[in-house]
Amino acid sequence: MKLIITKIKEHLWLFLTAIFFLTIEALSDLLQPTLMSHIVDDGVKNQEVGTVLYFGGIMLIVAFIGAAGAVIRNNLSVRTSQQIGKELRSELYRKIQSFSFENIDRLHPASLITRITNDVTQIQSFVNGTMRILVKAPITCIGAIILIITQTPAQIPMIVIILIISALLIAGNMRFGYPRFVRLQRRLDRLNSVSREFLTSIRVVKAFGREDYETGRFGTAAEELAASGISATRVTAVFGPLINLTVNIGIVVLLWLGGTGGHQDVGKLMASVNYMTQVLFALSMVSNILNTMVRATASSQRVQEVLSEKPAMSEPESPAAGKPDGSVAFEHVSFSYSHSPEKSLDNVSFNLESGQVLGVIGATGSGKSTLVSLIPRFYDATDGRVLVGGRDVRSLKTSELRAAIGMVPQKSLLFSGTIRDNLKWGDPDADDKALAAAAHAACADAFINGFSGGYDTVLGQGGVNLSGGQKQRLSIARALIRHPAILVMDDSTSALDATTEAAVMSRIREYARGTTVILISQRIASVMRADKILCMDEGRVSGLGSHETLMAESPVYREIYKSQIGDDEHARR
Ligand SMILES: Nc1ncnc2c1ncn2[C@@H]1O[C@H](COP(=O)(O)OP(=O)(O)OP(=O)(O)O)[C@@H](O)[C@H]1O
Repeated sequence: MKLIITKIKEHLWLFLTAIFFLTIEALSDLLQPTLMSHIVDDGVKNQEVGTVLYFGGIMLIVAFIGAAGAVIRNNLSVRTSQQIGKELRSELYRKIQSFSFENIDRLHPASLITRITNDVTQIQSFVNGTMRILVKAPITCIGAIILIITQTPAQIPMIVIILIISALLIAGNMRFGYPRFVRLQRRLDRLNSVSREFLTSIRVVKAFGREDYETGRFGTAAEELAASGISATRVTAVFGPLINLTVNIGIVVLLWLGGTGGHQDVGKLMASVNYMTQVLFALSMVSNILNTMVRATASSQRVQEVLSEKPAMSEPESPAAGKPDGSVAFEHVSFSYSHSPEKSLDNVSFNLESGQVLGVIGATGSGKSTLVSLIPRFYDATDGRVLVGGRDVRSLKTSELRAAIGMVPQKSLLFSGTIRDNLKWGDPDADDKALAAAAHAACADAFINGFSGGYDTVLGQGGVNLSGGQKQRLSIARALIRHPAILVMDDSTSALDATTEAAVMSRIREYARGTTVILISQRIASVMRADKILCMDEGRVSGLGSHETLMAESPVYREIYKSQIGDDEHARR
C-alpha cells in the first residue's frame, strides 16, 4: 500500500482535482431525492404546478452539473491511473536492467513479467477505482445517512444496526479474500512460467513428441489458477450479496415502519427509500473496491519487492580509470550459484596475456560457461579475484568492463529486426563497411548476401528464419564488430562443420589481431592450437598449458583426446 500512496502523492493535484469533481457528482446525487420529495409533498400533494416545475427545473440543473462532474472526474481518474501504471512499469524495467544474473535467477523471469504486466494493471485499476468510487462512496453514504436521520429520525437504530452488520461483512471479505488473491497472483506466475518455457522450446517439444506432457503441465497450471480464482471470487460472491441483502432488509423495514406508522409525507418516505438505495450502492461499491484493494495490496507488495531488491553487484565507488587491456587472470577463484550448495568453480587460477588465445575444454557441466561469466561480472566470484587488464573486475565500472568484452553466448540470441539491426547491437555507429568486414570475419557475408534482402533481411524473433550455424555466425560477427579487447566464444561454433569452423577461426585471428580470445569448445580439435588450454573437471582445473603439456600431464585431457581423435592420431603428431 505504501507504494500506491507514494504514487498517489506524486500526482496529488490530479488526484485532488478528481476528488473535487467527484464531490460535486456525489452532492448532486444526494440532492436529487430531497428535491423529489419537495415535488411530491409540496407540489403534487397540494396540486401546485408552479412548485412542481420549479423543483423539476432545479433537479434538471443539478443533474447536468452532476453529469459534467462525472465526465471530468472520469477523464482525470483514467489519466492518473494510466500515468501511474506507465511510471511503475518504467521504474520496474529500469530496476530489472540494473539486476545481475543472481537477482534474475532469484526473482525468475516469468514472475518479473507478471509483475510488469498483471501486477501493475491491478494497481492501476485500484487507483482508478479509488478515484471513481472509494471517495464518492463515503460522501454518498454519510450524506444519505445524515439526510435520512434528519428527515426521519425514527430510523436511527435501524441504520446503526445496518452499518455495524455491513462493516463486519466488509471486514470478513478482506480477511478471507486477501490470502486468496495473493495465491491467485502466484498461480498466475506459474502459468506464465509454463507457457514461456513451452513457447521458447516448442521445437524441442515437437521433436520429442512431448505435446501431451506439455499440455498436461499447462492444464495443471491453468486448473490451479482457475481453482484459486474460484476460491478468491467465492469470497466476493458470498460477501457482496450479503451486504446487499442487509441494506435491502433495511429498505423493507423502513417502508414497513413508514406504512404502519401512518407516515403523512409520502415524498419524504420515498426520499428515505431512495437514500437507503444510495447507501446500498455505496456499500456494495466499497466492498467491490476493497476487493480491488486486496488484489492491489498483494500486487504492490510484489512490485515493491522488485523495486527494493538490492542489485547483487555494486558499482565501485571510485572506479579504476582507463580502459582495461585484454589480459585476464583468475586468482584462486571459487564460485557457487546463490541457490545451489555445490561449488561450480573451485580454486581456479590461470593468467592470460593480452592477445593470447585460451582454449577451454572439459566435460559438460564442468564449469566452462560459469568461468567465462565471471569475466564481464555477470556474477561475482564467491572467493578469489578475477582480473581484467590487471585490475579486479569489481574495481572497474561495469559498463567499461563490458565494453571491452565481446561475448558470443552458447545459445545464439538474436532479436526481431533486420540483420543490420542485429549486427549494430555490437556497435550502433558501425557503417556498412564495418558491418561487411565483421560479417566476412565470421564467414557470414556469403549467406547474408545470398538473401534477397541482404543486410536488410528481416529476422523473426530469436532469428527463427536462420539455421543454427547462420545464427552462430551472426552472433560472432555482432561480437567482433565491437573490436573488443577480449573475445569470449562459449561453444559458439558447435553448429558449424569442421571446415567452416577452421575458416571462421583463421579469419577471426586475422580480423582481431591483438584481441585476447577465450574459446570454449567440446571439440578438442577446436582448442588444440590455442596458446594455452584450460582443461576443466567438475569445477576444478585439471590441466593448464599447451596441447603437448596437457597430453603429457593431464589424464582428463588425454581421455578427451582419445575419445575424440584416438591414439593413432596422437602418435602421428
Ligand atoms: N544458473 C545456474 N544456477 C545454478 N546452477 C547452475 C547455473 N548454471 C550452471 N549451474 C551449474 O553449474 C555447474 C557448471 O555449469 P556450466 O554451465 O558452467 O558448465 P559447462 O561446462 O559450461 O557445461 P556445458 O558444456 O554443458 O555448457 C553445473 O553443475 C550446473 O548445474
